[in-house]
Amino acid sequence: MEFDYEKLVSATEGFSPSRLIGKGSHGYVYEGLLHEEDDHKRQRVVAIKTPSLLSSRSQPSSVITKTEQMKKLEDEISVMSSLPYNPHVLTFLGHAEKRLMVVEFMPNGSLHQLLHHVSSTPPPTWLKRIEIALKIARAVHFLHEQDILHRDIKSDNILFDSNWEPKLADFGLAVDLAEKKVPAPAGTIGYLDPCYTSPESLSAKTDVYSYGVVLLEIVSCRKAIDVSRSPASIVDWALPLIEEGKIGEICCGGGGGGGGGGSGVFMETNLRLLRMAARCVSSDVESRPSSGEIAAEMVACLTEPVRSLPLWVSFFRGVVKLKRRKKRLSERMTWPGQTCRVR
Ligand SMILES: Nc1ncnc2c1ncn2[C@@H]1O[C@H](COP(=O)(O)OP(=O)(O)OP(=O)(O)O)[C@@H](O)[C@H]1O
Repeated sequence: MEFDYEKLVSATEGFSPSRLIGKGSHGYVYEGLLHEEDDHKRQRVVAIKTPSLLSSRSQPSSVITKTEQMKKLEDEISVMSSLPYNPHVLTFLGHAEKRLMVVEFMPNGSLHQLLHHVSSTPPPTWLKRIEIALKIARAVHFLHEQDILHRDIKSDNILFDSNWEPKLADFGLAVDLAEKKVPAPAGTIGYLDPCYTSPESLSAKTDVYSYGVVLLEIVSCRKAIDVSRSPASIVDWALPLIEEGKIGEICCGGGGGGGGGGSGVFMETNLRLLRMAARCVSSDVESRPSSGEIAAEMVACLTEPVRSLPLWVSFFRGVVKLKRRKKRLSERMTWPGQTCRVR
């Protein structure tokens, strides 16, 4: 959808600092209030991305930087607008003259903030973490099916919507393989595949590496790079521990999730998650799994804790399910003025 440029400017109160959400390497993101097309009384909160040079508080930039910033946003708009809707990918809403990009507003911050205690929210439970890992794996698989490589998968770029649904965001470095352009290697240190050393070495497995780092982050709550520890890299730290089977030393507790990471019903699951992460970050690029394989394994990981529950818990779940079925059936068999009891 094409938006009127001036409308977007006024939606951010002229790029007011009070509307600024955050600054990226090639632009600023603002919270905007837009009137609905069909009902002007209703307003919708959106996120509006601008090259930093367009905003009132921008630093003076060189001509090359300005051009580069505009080009990056244009490329991001081009990739995002070509994507069909996917529930695990940030929704693109439109643009104004390819200079402003409008996307859905994500009010609950990033996975990075959630895992590394930047926000006041407690760390997610184990089930929630596996769910996040599955949804992001599905997002990556979806992109790869569309011949799009993200190139900047990291916990900072996984944002939560108002229902705490995680979505993959920031397509500033994304590449459309159909365009047959091979850009210079780029990404974020700590997540960047060490085998991605030349434009030609870019492949879907480059994203798989970054996803593996995020998976390690999800399981351990450790940052991708933590200079206060040795080794600083999460990959260098975790790989030997996974090889030695010391999963308890990697997993960090999942508040309210039913047991710590290295023990209880989640032990088997976490071992699977870590083995998958180790395959993703393997230095043997060919042996890394595809994004489809990762998504399938995450589904298996999500059902694993339920399968390994003790017998009495399964019996109890069965009784609860039966009661729910009975209730649904009795509701279906009840019409106004007529009651039918199901025993
Ligand atoms: N749709 C959104 N809703 C809410 N906040 C957002 C949205 N998109 C981005 N942000 C926030 O705005 C800030 C800047 O985001 P942006 O994607 O431009 O850059 P980045 O990911 O921080 O950095 P870089 O582009 O250098 O990787 C980040 O803090 C991000 O969490």
